[in-house]
Amino acid sequence: MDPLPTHIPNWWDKPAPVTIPDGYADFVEQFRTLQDAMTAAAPDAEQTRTASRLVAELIEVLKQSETDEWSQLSGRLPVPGRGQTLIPVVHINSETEHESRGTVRFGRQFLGGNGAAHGGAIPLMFDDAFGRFANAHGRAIARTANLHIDYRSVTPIDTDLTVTLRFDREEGRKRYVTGEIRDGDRLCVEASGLFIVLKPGAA
Ligand SMILES: CCCCCCCC(=O)SCCNC(=O)CCNC(=O)[C@H](O)C(C)(C)COP(=O)(O)OP(=O)(O)OC[C@H]1O[C@@H](n2cnc3c(N)ncnc32)[C@H](O)[C@@H]1OP(=O)(O)O
Repeated sequence: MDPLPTHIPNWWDKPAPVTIPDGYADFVEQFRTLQDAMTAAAPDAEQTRTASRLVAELIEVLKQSETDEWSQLSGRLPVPGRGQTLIPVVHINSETEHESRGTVRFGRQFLGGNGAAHGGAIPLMFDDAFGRFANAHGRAIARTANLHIDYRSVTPIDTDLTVTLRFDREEGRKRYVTGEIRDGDRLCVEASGLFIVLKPGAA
């Protein structure tokens, strides 16, 4: 079981919703599985019609509870992945103020080609993981100013990979973070990011 993050930052200090309906976290997992299944499928005409009808029904059900940003559940749950179904989920195994270690598995939906994760999915993962970490441990809210990615070797999908994030240093309002993804000992990605603490009143 993953430890829950110590602090879920919310821009503008709005509180995260605390009431999570029974089964919602399972639904989020199902939704991710749906995206993987969609990517992996080559349905015939009848299967396409059936799937399309079921998705249309699903959209209708979800639209019944459409709400504003501050009341939605997606992206705001205190669980790995925050209930955000677009972003690869980083499971944290250990974390201090200075270093965070965990794992990530890029599902089939993140396929770029020939078994490798899409080059855009990797910065998406780092922006979210760095963003959470740079704002954790009671630190004031900061936004991503820049993000640099070096693709050192192919990042495979459907493989448990290790992720390390480091809080390198803080200079005034500037926070510097670095990170990497490894497949076993093999270095796949190196990343660095600059986060800037927001000026008072800035959004
Ligand atoms: C719960 C998990 C949530 C995960 C969320 C993930 C995080 C995100 O994705 S945030 C969304 C993406 N980021 C954004 O939309 C940010 C858009 N940009 C901005 O809002 C602003 O440009 C912002 C806040 C980054 C900086 O603006 P501002 O506060 O006015 O900074 P400013 O006063 O000009 O500069 C401060 C310092 O940073 C430096 N700086 C600013 N931007 C950059 C940059 N892109 N690159 C390098 N240095 C920069 C400046 O040179 C200055 O340095 P110094 O103090 O040495 O002179």
